[in-house]
Amino acid sequence: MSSARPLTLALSKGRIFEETLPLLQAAGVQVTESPESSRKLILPTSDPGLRLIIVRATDVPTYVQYGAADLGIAGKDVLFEHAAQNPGGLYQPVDLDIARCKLCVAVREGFDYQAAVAQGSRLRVATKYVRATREHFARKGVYIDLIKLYGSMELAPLVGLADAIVDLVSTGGTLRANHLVPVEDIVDISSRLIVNQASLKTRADRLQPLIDAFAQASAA
Ligand SMILES: Nc1ncnc2c1ncn2[C@@H]1O[C@H](COP(=O)(O)OP(=O)(O)OP(=O)(O)O)[C@@H](O)[C@H]1O
Ligand SMILES: O=P(O)(O)OC[C@H]1O[C@H](OP(=O)(O)OP(=O)(O)O)[C@H](O)[C@@H]1O
Repeated sequence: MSSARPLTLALSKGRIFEETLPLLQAAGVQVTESPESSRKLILPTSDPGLRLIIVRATDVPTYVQYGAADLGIAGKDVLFEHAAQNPGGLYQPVDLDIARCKLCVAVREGFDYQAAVAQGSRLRVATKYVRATREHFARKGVYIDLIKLYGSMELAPLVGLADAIVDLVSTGGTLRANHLVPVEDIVDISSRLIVNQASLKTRADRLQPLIDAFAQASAA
């Protein structure tokens, strides 16, 4: 690849894009177009040596792992699930402390989760976080039937698909709106900068200052 190619940063639109803008700004980089209004998937920045690509949150590690992006920003939830299929592929130099939330177990109001666990009942758990869920319940010694979903997990206990869900919780508003309650915290989540290993070796002169700028901006 030509060294004239701009560095490529993979982001998902929505909260990660919005929360990354101030970090880029602190690093002296302006982004003038929004992926929501422009619908563009490749966005220029004020730095001709840096462009953004807009991909699904769960696809960010894949773009970085294969070198289609030199770096990216992804939640620990996404990185943990990605690593289950692709161990050891990504360098994670900076916890940016953005998009903070928790991975939690939640159940319908009135469902006695502690009693179900104490009785040794086999639980049906719906989630898109397969690895984190399996590891959590294995640690607790609780047998589960895991039902893989791709979104709207909150619905599953309401319509009898599952006894419990494992999902991200921030304000708790989504759980409350659906008459669910959190019963266990699994892990704190925030987003990390991830870097392609080969890019780090071959493009360190361009990449390292950007990594340092992200580290500085997130620590400020
Ligand atoms: N309510 C929330 N508050 C704070 N951070 C969150 C919240 N929900 C998710 N996140 C974090 O932001 C990341 C991106 O979430 P986002 O909702 O943009 O994508 P997604 O819908 O989970 O992913 P995909 O589009 O691939 O299905 C998540 O991986 C998680 O780390
Ligand atoms: O505790 P809260 O503040 O209500 O946040 C929790 C919600 O946030 C996330 O969904 P998001 O808003 O990203 O929607 P989506 O993942 O379904 O697109 C997550 O999947 C929860 O549904």
